[in-house]
Amino acid sequence: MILQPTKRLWNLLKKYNSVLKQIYLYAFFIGIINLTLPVGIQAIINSLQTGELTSTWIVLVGFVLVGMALTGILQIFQLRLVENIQQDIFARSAFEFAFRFPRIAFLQLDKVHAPELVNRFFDTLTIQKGLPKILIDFSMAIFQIFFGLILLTIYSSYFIILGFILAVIIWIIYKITGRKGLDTSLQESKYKYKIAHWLEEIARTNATFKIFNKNKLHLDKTDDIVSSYLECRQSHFRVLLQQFWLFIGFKLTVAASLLILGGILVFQEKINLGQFVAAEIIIILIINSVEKVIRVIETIYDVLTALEKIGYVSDLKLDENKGTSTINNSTGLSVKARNISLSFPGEDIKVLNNISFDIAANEKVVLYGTSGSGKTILTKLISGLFNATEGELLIDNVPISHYKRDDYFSSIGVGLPTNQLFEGSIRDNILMGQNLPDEALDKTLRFLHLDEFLRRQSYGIDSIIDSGGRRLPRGVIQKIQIARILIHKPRLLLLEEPLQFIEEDEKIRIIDYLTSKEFNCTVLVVSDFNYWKEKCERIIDLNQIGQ
Ligand SMILES: Nc1ncnc2c1ncn2[C@@H]1O[C@H](COP(=O)(O)OP(=O)(O)OP(=O)(O)O)[C@@H](O)[C@H]1O
Repeated sequence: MILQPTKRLWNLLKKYNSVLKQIYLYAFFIGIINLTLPVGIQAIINSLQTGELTSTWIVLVGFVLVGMALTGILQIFQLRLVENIQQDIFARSAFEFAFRFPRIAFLQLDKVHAPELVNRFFDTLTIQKGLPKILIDFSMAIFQIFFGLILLTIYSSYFIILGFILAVIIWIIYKITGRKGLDTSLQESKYKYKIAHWLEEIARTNATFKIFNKNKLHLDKTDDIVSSYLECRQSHFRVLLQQFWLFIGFKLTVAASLLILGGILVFQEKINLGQFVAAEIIIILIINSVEKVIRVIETIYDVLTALEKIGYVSDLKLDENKGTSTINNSTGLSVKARNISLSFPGEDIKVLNNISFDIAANEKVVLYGTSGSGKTILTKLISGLFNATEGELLIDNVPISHYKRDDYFSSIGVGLPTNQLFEGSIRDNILMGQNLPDEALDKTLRFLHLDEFLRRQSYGIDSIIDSGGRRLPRGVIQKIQIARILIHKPRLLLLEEPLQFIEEDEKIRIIDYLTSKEFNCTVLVVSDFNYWKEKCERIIDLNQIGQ
């Protein structure tokens, strides 16, 4: 379900309902207590007009100062409460991203670059920074205007009509420009992310842009995106400017009407000089509050836009984890494909067309096919990353969708051709949080001859590697990924060119083990290395089983 940005803001604020009530209660009292200033000063002027410095005068001065101190204290309370909300929003957002990314349904990310989506996390800070302005400044300003007008009506009922007219003018300004401001802000933000993504692409492939620097493609494309960004920013600024003009007009109307009305009332002797000065102070308070409201509007747009951007990630569907069947973990899993076809969302072409085959439990099979025949897609399909559009995939004679996803994932081992190492210790990269006795880990490390490599590292298995294992030999990267898979004792192993960069004699030793009867696991491997074909029991040729 796609939510409106304002609805998103509402949903966010709802989570902090009780804290918000306190913040508004404080704003309410601040609004009232602030009136001690005009009322106190009115009384001070009246007392001074008697021509003597009496004790009443001292009490009145005290009254005004206590009022000021109280509003200050209440504002500090408000700041504390908003700070709690800000901290909470940051933590929630971080966990929401960390929780969702591994669970987002694979095809939801088919046409987007997942790391780029993470840039949206930084909009959490926009929300964080915007909240004090929206919750404190905005609410206080509104209460101030409200109570100011009420107090003015005590001086004269004409001020009620004035207050009403002003409220209508604000509503009209909001109606005319509100939506437009949000739309232009969203457009501006779209290009903001586009430029960040493009800069990340340049950084990722920096060696390419260093060598092919002559035609300045990186600058030309940056120029295109920045120009679009500036255009959108300009349109957004035009809306803000339009609102600003309207509000300046509004402010002048407020000032003129209130001042003129106040003056007339003094001349008609309906209010005295003290009341007039008090009314003027209230008018200044109201005008300042209107100014604050104007300034908060840009922040409101920023926060709504940020919520919309983050909302895109929270709207992405997660994997369903509803199955009830349990996996038999005592032996390898059998795989049966029955007339499987697959086309990607929004595309007519079938990348897999009517595929059927059987792989028995513990069988070791090579998946063969020409480039583009669908080997990777089929491997991903069997690994449960997404579902076939037609046909049925049975794992141990049970449709794959009947298994709880998490159970299924913990029973398989998948070696994708993409590098799946993350920044962290080698231990974390292998164990992925699993608690395993050191002996079991050592055995796997020795088998893969990773122990020799680790002995040369300053911190052994606790050495930290870069994202993607950037500074590691490619053979070591592959060994770490294989270690990760083997340690988790899979019952179905799906591999794509898993040993490409490992030296031949080691490769042969690993293949001997993975294809042996002793390895209690079904194996499906995509590889051009002939030894796999020699050792596996069967070859499934995708060009022959599909249509
Ligand atoms: N995410 C995707 N969205 C749309 N089409 C895709 C997607 N991934 C792959 N394809 C298409 O599916 C077809 C099969 O791709 P796949 O990567 O499985 O081929 P392959 O047999 O593994 O090729 P190679 O051996 O060259 O890696 C190709 O035509 C490819 O363009």
